[in-house]
Amino acid sequence: MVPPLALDIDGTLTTPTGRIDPRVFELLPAWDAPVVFATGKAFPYPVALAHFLGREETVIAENGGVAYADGETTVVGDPDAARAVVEAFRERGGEVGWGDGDTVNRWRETEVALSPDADGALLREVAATVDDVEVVDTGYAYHVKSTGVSKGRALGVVADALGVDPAAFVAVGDSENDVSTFGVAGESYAVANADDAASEAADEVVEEGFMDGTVSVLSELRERAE
Ligand SMILES: O=C(O)COP(=O)(O)O
Ligand SMILES: [Mg+2]
Repeated sequence: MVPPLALDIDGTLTTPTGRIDPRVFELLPAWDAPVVFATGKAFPYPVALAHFLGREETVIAENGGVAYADGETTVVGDPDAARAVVEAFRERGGEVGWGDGDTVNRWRETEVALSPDADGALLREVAATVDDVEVVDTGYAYHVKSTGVSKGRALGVVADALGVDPAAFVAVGDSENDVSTFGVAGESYAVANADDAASEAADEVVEEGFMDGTVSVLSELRERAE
């Protein structure tokens, strides 16, 4: 039997240019165990991915702020504190950086995400003045979020809802927002493009980057199950 998976999206299921790698559509629909998409992106993104893969919608969004499994949505974190930080950052001349419309934050319920081009030093300075708020840099965005919120904690909630031991999961990821997932899953892999935090936290850093790395992990897990 193949193990359940906790998969990060950006940097893990994507190409270096940020597209979903087409091999996701070959490998994941047939994966014969739960697959949890665990992302920093807002709730609709992983739901849409699961939906169009024909898989059950078992997802973790907003770095753990939102979790969904078995028809149940769990929302944790204090969006007001994050929004206050971003407001103060703006007052000091900072820019969120997504341009008009800002679909990145439109459906975000528990945190605020800023463009990787935003002034990270100023953002951290402002966030340091507010209790229980932290800035997480995934390489794809700066996330201003409650400190207690994490993908790992949400994986515990989702695993419970699925009736699966969290330690049965194999996790694959690429950045500091995956460190907590690696701590909860029984086995963890960082792809070659991972940042230092993810690489250090993972049981293993795979040789290949992005979806090439994830494909090699999935192939090994399948071979092991045969
Ligand atoms: O939204 C981000 O910043 C990164 O998303 P990810 O957690 O799927 O890599
Ligand atoms: Mg990622």
